[in-house]
Amino acid sequence: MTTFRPIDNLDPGQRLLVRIDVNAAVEDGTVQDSRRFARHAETIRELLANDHAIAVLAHQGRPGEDTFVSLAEHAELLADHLDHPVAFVSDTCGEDALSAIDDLEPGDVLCLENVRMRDGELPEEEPATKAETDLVRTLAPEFDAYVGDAYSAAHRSHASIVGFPHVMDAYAGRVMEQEYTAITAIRDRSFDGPVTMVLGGTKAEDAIPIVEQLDDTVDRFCLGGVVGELFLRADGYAVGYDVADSSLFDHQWDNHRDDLERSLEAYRDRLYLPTDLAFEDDDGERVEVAVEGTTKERPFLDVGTETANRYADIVVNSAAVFVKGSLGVFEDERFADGTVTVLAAIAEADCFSVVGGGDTARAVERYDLDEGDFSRITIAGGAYVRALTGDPLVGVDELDSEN
Ligand SMILES: Nc1ncnc2c1ncn2[C@@H]1O[C@H](COP(=O)(O)OP(=O)(O)OP(=O)(O)O)[C@@H](O)[C@H]1O
Ligand SMILES: O=C(O)[C@H](O)COP(=O)(O)O
Repeated sequence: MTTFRPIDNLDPGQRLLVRIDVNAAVEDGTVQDSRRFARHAETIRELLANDHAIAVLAHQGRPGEDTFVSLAEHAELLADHLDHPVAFVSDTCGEDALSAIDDLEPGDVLCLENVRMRDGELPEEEPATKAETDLVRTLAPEFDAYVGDAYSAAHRSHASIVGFPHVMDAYAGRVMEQEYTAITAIRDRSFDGPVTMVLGGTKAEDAIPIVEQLDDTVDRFCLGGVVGELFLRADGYAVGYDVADSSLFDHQWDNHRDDLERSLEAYRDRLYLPTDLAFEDDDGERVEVAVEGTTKERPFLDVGTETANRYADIVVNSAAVFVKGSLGVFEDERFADGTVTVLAAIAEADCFSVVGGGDTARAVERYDLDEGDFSRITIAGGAYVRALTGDPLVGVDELDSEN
């Protein structure tokens, strides 16, 4: 059990470096708002009420990806949620950043540039090594304390997550505390009835360990999204192939084929695969087809109605339901049916429910579902999975005051 030092222990008026996670979807070049901004704004609001001067550190995307962009728009979104100005400097630890940090007064919030644009943040290394990076050596002396609020990035042994708390007075923000407490409670809980996991999204590397390591906890896995298609491919169906400019499937198949086939073989009785899928026809309409009738040339964007209804029946008859990843491309209304049908069934059901994944959690507000109808909407994706499967989170361990 981790013992955090809470932000209540901070004397007022400190200069704080606050690590948050507002890693966001970027659609048509625009950074999308999400629950992550709202939740971290709560931590920052509380810190502002105690007259601290705050520099915010965060990342967006990964080098080489389209979503690897500046945090300028994130600063604006954060300001909207805070209803308080958030200055932005397009530098992380160079002269411009240091000058802006120097100017910080109590009650100011400054957002530094995407920390992954800075050498030393990546790759994953030991905390002591990350503490030796220029990033940490330059910024740490500028602040009285570090506040770790980025639970959803706490599985990454990056400088901004583990390097600073290794050498600074470190506290856990409210999001860190709440997410840790909720997810630990989920993992340790037992249920009086069947437990179901709705497992979709794009990442086989997340899904496979869940199926294998939660086999004592989860009775039924309802698979969809890219993950569901890869399991269908492992089962011999003509789906789960890259088509046109897609690059979601083949490299994952090459890297995880053995694991997918092994999981399917070992857990077939608890794995529920789509029986129908939806695609976009030449007129831009949604069309559904049974998985037996598919061809490799077709990109699928959602599970079909038969599958969605079958999964909805399963969740309604569950004592607990965990969701990780969406069943389709819910960002496009034509392909949101699978995800929304199942989320709506969970919302109505009398069960303990957790919806996770930074992207997937956005479907709840986007389709006007009521957050209060779920036990917990977590803003974590990979960290949620790792915590559920019992893996330690390095960023949490570094904040443990007993370490
Ligand atoms: N068939 C599909 N083809 C392409 N993309 C899909 C498909 N099904 C689902 N997706 C995409 O999967 C995304 C959600 O899955 P992702 O793996 O990012 O999981 P997450 O758990 O929400 O987030 P994260 O782990 O990044 O916090 C959605 O944005 C959706 O568009
Ligand atoms: O969005 C997330 O899940 C976290 O910010 C981690 O992002 P990463 O997978 O790019 O490290």
